[in-house]
Amino acid sequence: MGQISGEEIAKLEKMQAMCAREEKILVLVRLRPLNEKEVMANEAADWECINDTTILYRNSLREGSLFPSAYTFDRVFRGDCSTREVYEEGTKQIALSVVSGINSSIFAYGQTSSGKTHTMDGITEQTVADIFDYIHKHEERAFILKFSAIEIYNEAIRDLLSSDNTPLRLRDDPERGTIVEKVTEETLRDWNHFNELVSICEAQRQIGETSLNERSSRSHQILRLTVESSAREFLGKDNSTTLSASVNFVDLAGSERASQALSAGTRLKEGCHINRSLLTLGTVIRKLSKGRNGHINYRDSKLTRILQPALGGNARTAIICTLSPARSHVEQTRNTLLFACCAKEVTTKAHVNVVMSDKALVKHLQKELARLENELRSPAPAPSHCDYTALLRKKDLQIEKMEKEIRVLTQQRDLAQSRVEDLLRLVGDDRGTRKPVENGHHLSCHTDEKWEDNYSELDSPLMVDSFGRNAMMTMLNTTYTNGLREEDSLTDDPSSQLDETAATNGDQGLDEYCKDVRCIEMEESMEDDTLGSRVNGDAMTQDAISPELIEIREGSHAGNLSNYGALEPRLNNVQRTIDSLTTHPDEVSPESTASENTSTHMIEYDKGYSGRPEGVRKFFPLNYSDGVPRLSRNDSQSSIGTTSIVPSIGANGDEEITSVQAFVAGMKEMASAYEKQLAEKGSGLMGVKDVALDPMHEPSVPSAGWSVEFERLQRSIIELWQACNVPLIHRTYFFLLFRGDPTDSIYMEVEFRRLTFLKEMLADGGQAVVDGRNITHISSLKALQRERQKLSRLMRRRLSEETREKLFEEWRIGLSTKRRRLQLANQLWSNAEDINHVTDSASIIAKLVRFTEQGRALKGTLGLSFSTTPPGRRRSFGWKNSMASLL
Ligand SMILES: Nc1ncnc2c1ncn2[C@@H]1O[C@H](COP(=O)(O)OP(=O)(O)OP(=O)(O)O)[C@@H](O)[C@H]1O
Repeated sequence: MGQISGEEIAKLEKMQAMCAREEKILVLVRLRPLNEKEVMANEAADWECINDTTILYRNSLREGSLFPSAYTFDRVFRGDCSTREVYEEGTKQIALSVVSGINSSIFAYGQTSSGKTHTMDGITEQTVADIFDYIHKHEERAFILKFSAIEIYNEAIRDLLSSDNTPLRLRDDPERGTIVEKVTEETLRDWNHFNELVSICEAQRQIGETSLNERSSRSHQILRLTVESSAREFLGKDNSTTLSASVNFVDLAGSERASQALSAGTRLKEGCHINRSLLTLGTVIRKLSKGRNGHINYRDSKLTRILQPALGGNARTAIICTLSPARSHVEQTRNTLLFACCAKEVTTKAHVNVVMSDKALVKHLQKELARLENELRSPAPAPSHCDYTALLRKKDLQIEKMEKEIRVLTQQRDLAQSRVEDLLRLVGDDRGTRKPVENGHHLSCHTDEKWEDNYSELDSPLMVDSFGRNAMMTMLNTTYTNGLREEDSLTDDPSSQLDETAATNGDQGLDEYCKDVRCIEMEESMEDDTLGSRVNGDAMTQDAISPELIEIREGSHAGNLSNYGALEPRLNNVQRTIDSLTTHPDEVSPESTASENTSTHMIEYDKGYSGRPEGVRKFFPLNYSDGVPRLSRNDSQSSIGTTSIVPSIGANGDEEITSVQAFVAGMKEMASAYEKQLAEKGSGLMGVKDVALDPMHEPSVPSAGWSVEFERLQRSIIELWQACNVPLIHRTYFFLLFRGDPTDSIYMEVEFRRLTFLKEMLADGGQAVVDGRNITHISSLKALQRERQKLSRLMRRRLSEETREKLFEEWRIGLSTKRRRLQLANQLWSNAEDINHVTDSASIIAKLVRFTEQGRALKGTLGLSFSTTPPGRRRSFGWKNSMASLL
């Protein structure tokens, strides 16, 4: 049992005087040793505490440098450190603040079996022992200790000190904040009494067996000790005051993904709720780590409601993140560290909680009243001449500052205006200076000579980008020259003019223009939440369009945006024009017909469009009439589950190639389902498996870290495609469409999770049901082989002999060998580790299926951008219905 030294008591008493001091949450990391199971499985320990504050991932070479390998915290504890050390060197100071009237909270966060309960049991015991010791040494004060214990299990609160299982309710008290109604509060008599109560809690807590922990705590447990103390000499007197504060000991349930630790049924249901609470906890911590701006969603879970003061309020807080060193848990360990990193940035503002007796309070108020009355009777003296001078100087400075700001803003506005004007002029000029297409190839600004002749449509991201941007410019231009039909405002071959524009201005110039346009779009999208519910108008009139453009031209984005509803069908037409024009007349493919059909189809859906998920901008919305995106029978083939598992090419050749439109619609469908599920979150409808996977990841981070995260995700996805035998066309579309734009983050994550789940399902001879079909590893492999055969047939039809031979040479296929096309098809996407190989494979398949930049353009215009969705709402990807059927 720990003894408190005189010095520590002095420190604690000093803290008593501390008033509302801001401090960061203390973040500790505890690495446990490999457990028996892990040792038996010959697991490597990949994490090491290299000093008192840094933990290092020792295996970073294996994964390249995509992840940070060293993480620094207030304190890290090696596997051989005892809980006593964690307490003494970590949490003690914070936990014992409670005796000085300061609230405190100690959390344990980590995946199942990482040592949360092991740690919290010890910390709780030692804190309470030290509190008893403190009381013993401070006889001049009278103490009352009250103990309560609850668990949150499947989002229901249970009293652990009562045999009654009726869930407890939360109530908002104007003075005390959120309180648990009718919770049992035992007044502690002594140490033995405390031990007795803890044993009752242990016996009552929900324990279950998971694959990783035989005695896994399936609930969040909060033990609360309230310490009240008053100076004995004032007891019962008018001026007596009481210090009152609580310390929370929070043993969270495992933060792992449900599929990793649980199997089915009860455990799975638990997983959903556990993770839902943790999801909110993660979101709250992440938001708080970025400052206190905006709404913090404490109320989204019972856990965060109860712990609100500990998370950025009136409390001192320490979080112990527990880790397993085993290689097999590396992903979860990283997630825990990510949580810890965010938690490091969160500040709380604890103050001493003084409770006055009623009499003392009345006296205090009377005094205050007298002071105020006094002030009123004799107002402060008028400012002297000297004060006026100082005041004037201050105002002058303010005016000067504001004038400066006005100058800067005016400059910015002029710049934006001239850019938009340039942009409009450029597009206008280009209409007159277009060049014909040569040999069906566009003049592109890509640099890879190898592909110059044959693959100009798709191989260079630069090219794809410039098209996308130009498409946007075209739309803008079309809108501006509203007297013309879109077809009139474009030429026979917009791609050549667009590419020329890119070449003339350089990519950077375009970047600048597009940034402006995108910025305008984003702001409008954010400001106009009711966009989706607008009625779609007919062809726009001059009056309807001009004000919008005048706003854009003037750099003003805050105006009336009601014209966007009417813009949608017009943009729809523009897209059709782009689609038809980007396909060379000689190259009219079955897909291009399909593409037109799809476009028409989408216009039909447009009519039924009844709204959009909040903050989502889209030009071609799908039907959300019942909240679930519906696609036609044909389109449903493109739904992600089907597209990725079922071969994309039918027996008759290329007729059944999944069109890029269908693919995009599928992505959209899935993201919409995800949005819907988020919307339902509040009503508790979380019929999903991994509800809170990695709650600390933020898919929407368009920050500097995104490019690194994108590369990591892309790499993982490519590996998963390989592991799950995902059709090559699906891989190709995805690879070419999602190139690292911040708005891609949600799709990258959805794809990653979908595949991770699928991989788990298919492992060890398992099967997955996707859109009603049973998929096994073998069946997907066979389908993949059939797809390769079809691709090899397409090579004969769609590539000239010269091109084929060039490819055989490049892919080292002997020109005299047999079945060369099949050899090449078999090589495509066969090496997930070589990004050049992946890029080349995607280029060839794109050529075969005639994927052109239209796909890229579609991505933007079909509303695949979820970029304006608030980050906090982006979590917890829920499987679409077909995936739920796997559970
Ligand atoms: N630092 C440690 N040193 C030795 N053993 C440990 C350590 N941490 C945990 N263990 C042991 O590992 C096992 C699992 O630990 P514990 O139950 O505390 O994990 P947990 O994180 O609470 O898991 P769950 O979330 O499933 O409840 C226990 O047998 C515990 O004694």
